[in-house]
Amino acid sequence: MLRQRVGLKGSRAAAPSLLRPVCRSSPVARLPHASTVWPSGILVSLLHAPRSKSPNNAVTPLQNPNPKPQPPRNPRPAAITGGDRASAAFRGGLGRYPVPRLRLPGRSAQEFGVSSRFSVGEHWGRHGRPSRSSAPNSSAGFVPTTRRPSALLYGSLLIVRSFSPLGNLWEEARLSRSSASNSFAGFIPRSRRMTSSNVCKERFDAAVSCLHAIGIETKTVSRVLMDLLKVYDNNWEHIEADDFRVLTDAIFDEPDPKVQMKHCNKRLKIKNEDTFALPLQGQDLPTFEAPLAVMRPLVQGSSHQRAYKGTAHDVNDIARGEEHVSIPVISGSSNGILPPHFHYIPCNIAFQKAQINISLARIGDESCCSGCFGDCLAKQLPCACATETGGEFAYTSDGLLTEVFLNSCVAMLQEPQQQKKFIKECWIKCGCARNCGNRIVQRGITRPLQVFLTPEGKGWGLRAAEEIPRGAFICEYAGEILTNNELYERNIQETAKARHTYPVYLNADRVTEDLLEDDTALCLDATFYGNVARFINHRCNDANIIEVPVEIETPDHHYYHIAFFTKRKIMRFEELTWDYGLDFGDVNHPIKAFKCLCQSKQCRDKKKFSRSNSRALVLRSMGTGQGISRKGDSR
Ligand SMILES: C[S@@+](CC[C@H](N)C(=O)[O-])C[C@H]1O[C@@H](n2cnc3c(N)ncnc32)[C@H](O)[C@@H]1O
Repeated sequence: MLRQRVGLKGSRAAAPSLLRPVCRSSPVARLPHASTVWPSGILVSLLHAPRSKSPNNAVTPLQNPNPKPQPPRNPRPAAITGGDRASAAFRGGLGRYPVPRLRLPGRSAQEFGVSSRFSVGEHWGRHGRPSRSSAPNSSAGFVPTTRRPSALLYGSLLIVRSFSPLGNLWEEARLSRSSASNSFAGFIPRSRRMTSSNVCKERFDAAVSCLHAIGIETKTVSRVLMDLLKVYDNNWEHIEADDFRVLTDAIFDEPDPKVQMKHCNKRLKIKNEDTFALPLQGQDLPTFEAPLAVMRPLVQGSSHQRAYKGTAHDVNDIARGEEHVSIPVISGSSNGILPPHFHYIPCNIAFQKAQINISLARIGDESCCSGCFGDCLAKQLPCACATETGGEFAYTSDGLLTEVFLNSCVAMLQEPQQQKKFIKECWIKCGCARNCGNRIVQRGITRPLQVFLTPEGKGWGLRAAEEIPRGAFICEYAGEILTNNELYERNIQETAKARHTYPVYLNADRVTEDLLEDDTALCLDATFYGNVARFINHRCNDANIIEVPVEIETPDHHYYHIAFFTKRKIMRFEELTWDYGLDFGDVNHPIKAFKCLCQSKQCRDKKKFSRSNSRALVLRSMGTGQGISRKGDSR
C-alpha cells in the first residue's frame, strides 16, 4: 500500500537508476542499471509523479477536490529519429526518460546559441552578428540570413557590410575611426539605436551592479561591455539576457589581455593604434581599449588549466559564508589557481519555467507530522514523515543514515529491481522542533570539506578535511532547476559554442512510470549556479558516497533534493567520489565519456590504457566549460 502510495514499484525490470549523472561534454554512459549522461556539469532530472497516480496522496481542503480530468500524457515522442545527434544524446542518457522535442539539423545557427563565443569577422549572421562557422549543422559557415547592414570593429577599423539590391551582393566598407564615428550610427536600425541617455545609463549601471555582485570591477565591466555593444550593434537585449550572462562569460573568458592583444593584432594585421568610442549618447563611459577578439578565448584547457587567477572565488571559503562551515580551495603547488567561476548557491534555485509547487496548503496532515513535538526520533513510534520513508526513520539519533536504510540504498543502485528509496524529512508544517533528528539535509553542510586539485588529472575534486563516519550527510547537489526543454536548449547552445560546461542529466524515472512532459520534467544544472557538489568526481563501482533523493518541501514527488551520504568511513583528506553510472563501453553513444582516471580496481573504462600511452588525455571539465583533447586522444 505504501509503495502504491508513493508510486514505488518493487520489481520494475531494468528501471533506470535514479540520479545518475551524465557527462554532457564527455559523455555518457549507461550501466545496465543506470541511464544517465553527464558531461561536465551535473544535471539531475527529478521526477514528476502525477497526483492521480498516488491515491493516498494528501489532498488538502484547499486543493481543488474536483480536478479537471487530465488529457492522457504523451508517450515518448514518436518523431525521435536516429539522425539527430543531440536528441540521441539525450535519449541515450535518459533511458526511457522523455526526450526533449527534437531539434533537427537545419535550424538556424542563431538557434544554436551563437552568442558570445564566435569567430570574429569570419561570417556574418543574423542581426549583423558574426557567427561561428563551426556551429552544428552549419558546416558551410553562415549565410547571411538578413540583408540588414551590419558593422564590426577591429581595433580602430570599422568594417561595415551592407547588401546591395542592385548588384544582389554584399558590399564591405572599411572605415577608419574618424569616418566611422560619423557613419556608424547610420547603419544601426533606428529601433536599436540608443536614443535615451537615461536608458543607457540605467542599463550600464545595472550591468555594473550585477557584475559588482560577483566581484568584478567597474573598469573591467566597462571595457568588456563596450566591446560587446559593438559586437551586438548596440543591442542590449543579448547582453542583458540571463542576468548579463554574455557579459559575465566574456569577462571570465578573457585570457591574459597582453597575450590576447598580441595574437589579435597579428591575426588581423591591424595596428592597435587608437581607441574608438561607440556613439553612446549622454554617456561618460570609458573608451574602447581592446580589440574584439578579447572576448573570444584563444586558450583552451581543462578546468584547472583554464582557471582564472583572481576570480571571485574566496580561497578560504568557496561557499562565501553560505554554508555552516568554510570550504577552502587547496590548489597545492599550482599556486593561486582557482576553479573557474560559477555562482555559489547553497540550495536549488528555479531557472525560468520550472514549476515547483511549494505551498503549505498542499501539504496534507498525512504528509507531515503536525501533532509531533520536539525530536521525532525520540518518539517510540515513527512519525507521519517517517511513514513516507518506509515506516522507519532513515536517520539515527547521531544524524547518520541507519544501516538498514543505507544498505537498501546501495542495493538499489546495484540492482535496479530493488525498491526505490527516498527520505522524507520533517519540515516547517510539522510540529517538531527545528533540531528534530529527522531534519538533516535541510540543515546543509556540516562536515569539514575542501575543494582540491586532484593529482590524477581529474581537475578539481572534493575531499574530507577530517574523518567522516559511514552514513554521514555530505552535501546536497545544488543547482538551477530547469525543465527538460530548458536544459535541452542550454545543451544545444553550449554545444554550439563548443563549450563543455556542466549541463548534465540524471534519470528521473524514480517514482512513477509515467512519461514526463518536457515542459514539466525537472532537471538540475550546476553549470552556472551550484555548490561544492559540482566538484565531486566519478569513481567506478566503489565510490565512497551515494546519492539519495530527499523530499522536504513538497509531497507530490515532483521535486526532490539530491543528497550525498558516505557509503563507508572516510579518512582525512580522502577524496569524495560518486559513481556517475557511466557506461564507458558504449561506443555507439553519441556523447563520448571522459577517460576515467578513477584508479578503482573495478574501473569500467577498460579501454583507457589501450587508447593511448598517455594518461589524462581528456579533461572535460565541469568548471571551465572547456574540454581539451590532447595528442593521441581518440575520443
Ligand atoms: C562533476 S565534474 C567534477 C569536477 C571537475 N573535476 C572539475 O574540475 O570541475 C565532472 C568532470 O570531472 C572530470 N572527471 C570526473 N571524474 C573523473 C574521472 N574519474 N576521470 C577523469 N575525469 C573525471 C570529467 O572531466 C568530468 O566531466
